[in-house]
Amino acid sequence: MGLLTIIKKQKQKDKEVRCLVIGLDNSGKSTIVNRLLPEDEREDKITPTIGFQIKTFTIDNTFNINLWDVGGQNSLRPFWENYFNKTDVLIWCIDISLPVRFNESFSELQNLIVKNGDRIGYDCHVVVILNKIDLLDDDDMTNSDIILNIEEKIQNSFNIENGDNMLNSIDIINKRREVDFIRCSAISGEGIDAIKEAILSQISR
Ligand SMILES: Nc1nc2c(ncn2[C@@H]2O[C@H](COP(=O)(O)OP(=O)(O)OP(=O)(O)O)[C@@H](O)[C@H]2O)c(=O)[nH]1
Ligand SMILES: [Mg+2]
Repeated sequence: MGLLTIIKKQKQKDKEVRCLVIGLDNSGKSTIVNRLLPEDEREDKITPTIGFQIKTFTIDNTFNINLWDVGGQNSLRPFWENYFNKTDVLIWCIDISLPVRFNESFSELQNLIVKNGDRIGYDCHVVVILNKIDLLDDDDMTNSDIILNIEEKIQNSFNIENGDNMLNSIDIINKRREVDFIRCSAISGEGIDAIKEAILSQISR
């Protein structure tokens, strides 16, 4: 049994999953986290996150999901690094209704991939949330093109094999390429169950 398998098995036994929720400011991270909590634990008002907050919810009465929600304002981004340790799932949040900020989001994500290339997608699974889907018009083909473009662009950035981060197992390289995309509205609740499933599937991989 490989080391990774042993670590995964231990996590299943511990029933603890650590998720790091990051992405640009105002993309809706805290609103998503709030929506993932049981109704009686939700806050009525979400304000911009200064620093970070940790929230926990349970799936299937079995798994404790710890969500590390870190503020996305420019001045806070250098600190994202500090929260990576022991992260099982990286949840990257994008405001899909705001194309003017897509490039900023890509470049921040690229920075993370470069700095943590030997971890992200390796022992840390990636879920990309395309949030605020409620603000897009369903019938508009341009919107579905925008979404497909984003998904393709992000997926491609994970497929690039950087010489420094080259891994020698085909199995591991394949794992690097698995990125889940979830279209979500933290306001309407669409996609929230899909986020829970994606988190859960991480520990059974
Ligand atoms: N329409 C719509 N608005 C949303 C959605 N998710 C969040 N918002 C709004 O977007 C704004 C920012 O949400 P936050 O959850 O504070 O964003 P954040 O990413 O945590 O921001 P920082 O903590 O500053 O990094 C708030 O006004 C939310 O109500 C969504 O799915 N749809
Ligand atoms: Mg926040």
